[in-house]
Amino acid sequence: MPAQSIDGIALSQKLRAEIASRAAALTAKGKQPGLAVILVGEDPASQVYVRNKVKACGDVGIHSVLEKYEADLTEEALLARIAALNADPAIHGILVQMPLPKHINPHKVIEAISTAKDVDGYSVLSAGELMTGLDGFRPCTPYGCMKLIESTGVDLRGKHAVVIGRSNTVGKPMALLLLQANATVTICHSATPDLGLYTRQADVVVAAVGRRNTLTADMVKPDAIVIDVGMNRDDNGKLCGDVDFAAIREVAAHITPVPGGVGPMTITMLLMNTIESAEKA
Ligand SMILES: Nc1nc2c(c(=O)[nH]1)N[C@@H](CN(C=O)c1ccc(C(=O)N[C@@H](CCC(=O)O)C(=O)O)cc1)CN2
Repeated sequence: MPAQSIDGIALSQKLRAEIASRAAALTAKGKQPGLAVILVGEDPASQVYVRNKVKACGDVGIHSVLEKYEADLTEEALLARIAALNADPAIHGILVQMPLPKHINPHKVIEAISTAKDVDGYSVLSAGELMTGLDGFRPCTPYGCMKLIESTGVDLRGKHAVVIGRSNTVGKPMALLLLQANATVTICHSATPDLGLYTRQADVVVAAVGRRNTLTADMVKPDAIVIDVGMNRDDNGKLCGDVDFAAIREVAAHITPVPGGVGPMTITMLLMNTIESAEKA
């Protein structure tokens, strides 16, 4: 039987309905949640993502402020804007869309955001909170992947999870979240000599590489859960993930599609983090 496709759009709708009722409760108490979204430059994909974030805020009753700047904005000016937003009581979350133009140091920018408003969960302090199991904002993409896995009803305790990719924004936090859920975790990466050796043993595979067909059907254990974080283009320019969806579907128990899997959940978990921030303020 082909795998169940895990529907990120349907799960997002369900979670966004919960978020909307929490936002309404806060607004009724005179504390409407607020998110500042900063975009520097004209990257076409980033423009779509920020537009979708602002629209998603409107849909759930989160007040959003979109600040768009030319690509030649100085680092100093961006840091000054972040300082002002840190001090603004109507703003509970600050998001700087990545990537930034080359002349701006992303680490400096991320560290300038108050930890209490770091709804992207990208700062060193947020990473430390995740590492030590303290309350804090989880990076939106891995947080969304965990919700997608949770939606299958499979308990991760004692399961073997393999994460392919070791980025600070996806691979590493993903491994920590899986560990927190009591999975046995292996991280594979570009220097792993025989990827299939690890993935064939995995009950859960999370592919976050940025290269299509990284995971093929012969590399997947029957009944595994496969989460595809990749966003690539095939030879016809069509959006595709890191995994061979059609073939793996015949082997796995659950698999996320691209588009319609992890992507929409990234935005949903940003809304969730913003609500949590407003509730704590
Ligand atoms: N500050 C941040 N920058 C970036 C993040 C982030 O979480 N915070 N993540 C990515 C981009 N991103 C959100 O910002 C994002 C990417 C993709 C999707 C999405 O819904 N994708 C759709 C397909 C879209 C398409 O057709 O092109 C899907 O997978 O269904 C949402 C958000 C980098 N920057």
